[in-house]
Amino acid sequence: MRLIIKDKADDVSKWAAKYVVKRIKDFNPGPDKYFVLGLPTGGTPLGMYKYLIEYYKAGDISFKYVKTFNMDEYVGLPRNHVESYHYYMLTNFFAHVNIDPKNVHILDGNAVDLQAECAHYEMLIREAGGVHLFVGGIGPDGHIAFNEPGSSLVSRTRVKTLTQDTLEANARFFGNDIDQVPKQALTVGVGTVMDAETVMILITGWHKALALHKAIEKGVNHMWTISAFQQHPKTLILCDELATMELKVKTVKYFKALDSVHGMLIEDDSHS
Ligand SMILES: N[C@@H]1[C@@H](O)[C@H](O)[C@@H](COP(=O)(O)O)O[C@@H]1O
Repeated sequence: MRLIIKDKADDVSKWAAKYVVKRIKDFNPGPDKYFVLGLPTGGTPLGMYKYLIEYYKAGDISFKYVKTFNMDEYVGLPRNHVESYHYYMLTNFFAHVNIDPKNVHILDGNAVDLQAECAHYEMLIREAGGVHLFVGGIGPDGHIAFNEPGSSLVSRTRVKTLTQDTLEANARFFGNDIDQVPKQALTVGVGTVMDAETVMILITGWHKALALHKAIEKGVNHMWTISAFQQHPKTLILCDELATMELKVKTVKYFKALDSVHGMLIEDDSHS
């Protein structure tokens, strides 16, 4: 695991976008060779999408041969609802880049048979050859996608009932009215994300500090599902200073000393 500590949330966003660009470019995708990218929603990745759009508009990256798989979607929220993840992805990213809509995959929270929808999603990921890079965020309770505390660490895509913590955290998107937050979601499983070649998790803000501590300084535990990635061969955790508040000083010092090594992961990129 690599812990990459940047000063501010905006630095995290820029680094994440540069890393995505570098991975796609290094892969050199084409009509017979698509780069498969897993994507999150939430407030944290908004800056990354903003930079990716900027780099696309500057002509530095193309999404023509990229397939995407989103992490999750609410159950029962109309697709055009402003808080649906379909709407989020379209307005914050897809509408601004050259991705072919047929290469975009987002779980359908309005499917008649939700379990069949989840099984189909797993099949689509397999058919695409697996995810090269899964970008994720976490909730303050350490959940990845919507894998709430207590989720199986080998779980696959499925229906999940949201915890009170998550309903409260997400009420801000629904006029601070917790009753408006959908109670269930479809989500990729922890195991689904674990299968990705590389996982990059973005964690910013002091309210995520305890989760980061549990993620990397404590044991693997299904009550903090992000901790499963201690057993992933290639996970990058990208955080800001605020999120390090609960870490040991020696953890922070060790990883900050690796800054130049981490810089090599995005080098050859022309942006500054
Ligand atoms: N299902 C999403 C997660 O995928 C996301 O990581 C989390 C954190 O969101 P934010 O970045 O807004 O804190 O929110 C939701 O629970």
